[in-house]
Amino acid sequence: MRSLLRPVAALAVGFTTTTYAFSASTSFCAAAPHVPYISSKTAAAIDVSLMNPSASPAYTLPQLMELAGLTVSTAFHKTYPPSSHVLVFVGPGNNGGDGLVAARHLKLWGYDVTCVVPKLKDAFFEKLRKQAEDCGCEIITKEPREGYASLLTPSTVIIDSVFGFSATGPPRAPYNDIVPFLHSTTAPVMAVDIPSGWSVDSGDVNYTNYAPDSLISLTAPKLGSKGFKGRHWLGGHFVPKRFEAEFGIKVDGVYEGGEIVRELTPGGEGGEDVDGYSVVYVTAPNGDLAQVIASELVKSKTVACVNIIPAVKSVYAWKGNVEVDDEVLMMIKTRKERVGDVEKIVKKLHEYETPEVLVVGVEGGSKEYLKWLGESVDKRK
Ligand SMILES: NC(=O)C1=CN([C@@H]2O[C@H](COP(=O)(O)OP(=O)(O)OC[C@H]3O[C@@H](n4cnc5c(N)ncnc54)[C@H](O)[C@@H]3O)[C@@H](O)[C@H]2O)[C@@H](O)CC1
Ligand SMILES: [K+]
Repeated sequence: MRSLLRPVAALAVGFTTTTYAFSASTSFCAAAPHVPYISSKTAAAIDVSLMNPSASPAYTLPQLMELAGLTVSTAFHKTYPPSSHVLVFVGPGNNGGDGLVAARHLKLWGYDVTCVVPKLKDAFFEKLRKQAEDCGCEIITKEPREGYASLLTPSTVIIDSVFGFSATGPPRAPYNDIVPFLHSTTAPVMAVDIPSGWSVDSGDVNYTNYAPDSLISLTAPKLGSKGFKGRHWLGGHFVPKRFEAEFGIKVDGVYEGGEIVRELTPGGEGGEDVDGYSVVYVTAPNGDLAQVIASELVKSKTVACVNIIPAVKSVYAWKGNVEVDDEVLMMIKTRKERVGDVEKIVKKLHEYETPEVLVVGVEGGSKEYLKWLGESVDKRK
């Protein structure tokens, strides 16, 4: 049988992960850059530099907030369907301003939007509120008699734009009602820059157990979000590349193909990233042999699962002829780091001299499935 001599096909479609790997959801073409986390002090210094009137880019506050708010709404749109009701909690600083801008964009994209705006800093913020209202966002200025929970519908997703990188200490009124509500609600939350109530530098040190469903980090992820387990987006395409050298952040190569956000850790608990998983295709001459190989792979915890697809017909070129074989196809799911071990076991048990081993990267998957996949495969020793 000529397939005995079929050359090994070992093509890795994904790319090597770096210290901090991105989701491959946008592209498999470029190597994933490492994205460092920054302190609240660095975040504040970046803010000052972005708006320094005597040095480029010399953004004005309204310009920067528009960019940040559009970034927030883009991350939201990539995470939640337009059928969602969006409930935005607006804080007293620029984090709140980002929320108001995002509310306007989301309304324009067809979301049903309610903003809770207990306080406004100045005329500029008042203008942001009015723009959101004029677009059709509902504005609420104080807690309803029945509590904030009465604003929730089955489709509500909350945007937490209460506190950003400048907040310190326990929340003061009127946010001392809002922040505990955020910490206790079961509705999904997207946090802007940092979950409100977390330390910007150290995370959930107050044991609030507040775990938003998703996070959009602006310019660079903050140190406190290192342990964040939900979907984590980064947005800061508007930051000049020279800031990489000045502040140790990463901008170049992060935003590809017209995108203004990039997903960081799409995995579930443990921060597993999808770049860490592969699917391996192996053909076999019959189901019995495929089952022997599959059982060994699963039993040794080298892989999580093998689907054996019966009765595939393989048509391939061989020495100038078109060959046709009846085979079965194994679809093997494992950690990327175990692909070499998969190949060893396949070669040990296979009848073919050079069996097909074709590796493709995993582009995405449900949080729960990826978690199970990670738990079912031993890490490489
Ligand atoms: N890094 C950057 O360059 C950018 C930052 N942006 C946003 O700006 C945010 C930072 O904005 P701000 O510096 O205005 O800071 P915050 O949005 O964190 O808000 C600070 C405000 O909260 C009040 N506050 C602080 N602690 C409080 C407490 N415990 N209880 C009640 N009130 C409290 C302060 O008096 C101040 O009015 C970021 O998190 C991000 O969302 C973006 O708009 C644009 C880019
Ligand atoms: K926040």
